[in-house]
Amino acid sequence: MVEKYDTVVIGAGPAGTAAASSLKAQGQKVAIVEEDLWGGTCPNRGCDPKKILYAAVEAKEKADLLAGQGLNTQNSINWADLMANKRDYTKQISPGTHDSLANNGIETINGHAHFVDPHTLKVGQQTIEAQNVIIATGLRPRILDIKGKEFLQTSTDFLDLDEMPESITILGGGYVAFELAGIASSAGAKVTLIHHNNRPLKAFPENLVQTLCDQLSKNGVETVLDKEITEVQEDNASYRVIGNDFDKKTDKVFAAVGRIANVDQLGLDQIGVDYSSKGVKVNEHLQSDVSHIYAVGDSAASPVLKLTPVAGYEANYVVGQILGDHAEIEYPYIPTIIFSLPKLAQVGVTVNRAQEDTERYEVKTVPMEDWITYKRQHEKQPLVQLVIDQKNDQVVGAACLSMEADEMINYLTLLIKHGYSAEDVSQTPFAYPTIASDIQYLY
Ligand SMILES: Cc1cc2nc3c(=O)[nH]c(=O)nc-3n(C[C@H](O)[C@H](O)[C@H](O)COP(=O)(O)OP(=O)(O)OC[C@H]3O[C@@H](n4cnc5c(N)ncnc54)[C@H](O)[C@@H]3O)c2cc1C
Ligand SMILES: NC(=O)c1ccc[n+]([C@@H]2O[C@H](COP(=O)([O-])OP(=O)(O)OC[C@H]3O[C@@H](n4cnc5c(N)ncnc54)[C@H](O)[C@@H]3O)[C@@H](O)[C@H]2O)c1
Repeated sequence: MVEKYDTVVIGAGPAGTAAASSLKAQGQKVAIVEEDLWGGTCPNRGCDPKKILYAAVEAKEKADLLAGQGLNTQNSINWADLMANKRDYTKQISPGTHDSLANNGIETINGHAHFVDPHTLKVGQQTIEAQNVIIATGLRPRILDIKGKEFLQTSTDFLDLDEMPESITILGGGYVAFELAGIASSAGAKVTLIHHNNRPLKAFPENLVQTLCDQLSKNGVETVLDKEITEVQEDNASYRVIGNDFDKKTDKVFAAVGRIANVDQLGLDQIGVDYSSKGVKVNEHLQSDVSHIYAVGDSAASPVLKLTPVAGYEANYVVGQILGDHAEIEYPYIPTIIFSLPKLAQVGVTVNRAQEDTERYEVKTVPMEDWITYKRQHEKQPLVQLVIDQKNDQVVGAACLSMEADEMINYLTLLIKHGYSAEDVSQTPFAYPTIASDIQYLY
């Protein structure tokens, strides 16, 4: 028998679960299909497990800065314990997510979904029909097409390593590369990060990225720029990473060279839905070429960062569309953080953009080393860059590099979103001395 639904959601990550839950709460008959772990990338093999490992790393690094300043420190990361702690957390995610969806009356289907026609999907032997379909199938790591690619591991492998090797090599220079480099180096590995051109983290301000690389080098991370790797060879129990004028022995090699959309196995060609490795092509309503088929989160080729809060935002937007709203999607300013050592964050109009339009924007660089927050933590080279719109003297963007950049960027996001002026900020008392009260020094 073919079961009929108002909406079928493909993929149970942050985007898919948010959409399914909201539609169900609005009275729709909803099914959600998941082929792997319920909850998707973020809680199983992304943000959350990464942040559990990072919690120990952050505590160690902050304690190390206070060595000889009143804190006796003999800290080191116990990787086995830390991994057990992470696995304790992640093991309950998939069953917990599944049960919570099912308990809310959403039909949960295990397996790989693909279209047989625009309203019909197959999952194994099961056929289901839907008035609307939401594609929320996420991304998977891109594997470099080089000789020896079978020896490359991914962020998923890293976040589940039984042991931290003595040395690791990371190919790439984006979010994943810099986050893994921070964690591995703090856990005692000698890290080599190899980027194919001279501009890793190219969406972030160049001087902050350079300072981040300098800080990481103190932790044993060597950043190699402008080096194309062409081969990985097995060498006893380890590997050789080989490129032009480059040959390095290492215990493990991770590829962190971007992610590609899980949309190539959905049967989209047969139903006339265009897609690329960036995801399903969508319009300003997040509709694909077939109007009742939407794409949200990482698997939508929408012009925004691929992050968990964006997945939730797009899911809620599409719920509104299915229930009868017609407005085009408008994205708010989206803060983003690289949890490296230290953290690098930005929001709003970027410094890169401001430097292309110096008539309109001014970039103000503020070293924070002498502020009480960083004095008490003995943190070196904390920096903020503010982007100021010279038309109205408003702060419209910011980038921060420090161990407190995560908190600071969220405060700045609120102030920028609501257009706070220097006067507004100076007249708002914040508890002192905190990261929030530091904002008053910035405005
Ligand atoms: C290492 C790492 C760290 C990250 N850290 C952060 C962070 O700190 N902060 C942040 O905001 N973002 C972070 N992200 C990004 C974040 O994880 C994603 O933006 C988020 O998970 C996207 O949610 P989604 O629902 O669109 O996709 P996903 O979470 O990827 O979920 C998609 C789901 O669809 C399933 N699926 C795919 N194809 C099919 C099919 N045909 N049939 C059935 N099911 C299918 C998949 O198995 C998966 O479960 C990180 C990502 C990685 C890899
Ligand atoms: N903290 C967070 O929010 C967080 C953390 C991890 C991942 N993510 C999400 O996951 C996405 C994927 O992360 P990612 O780091 O894999 O991709 P990315 O797109 O951020 O970075 C990939 C990097 O690899 C480089 N690269 C490409 N080919 C290469 C090669 N042959 N050799 C060396 N370097 C090469 C690119 O120039 C780029 O700098 C992110 O864009 C982000 O959306 C977010």
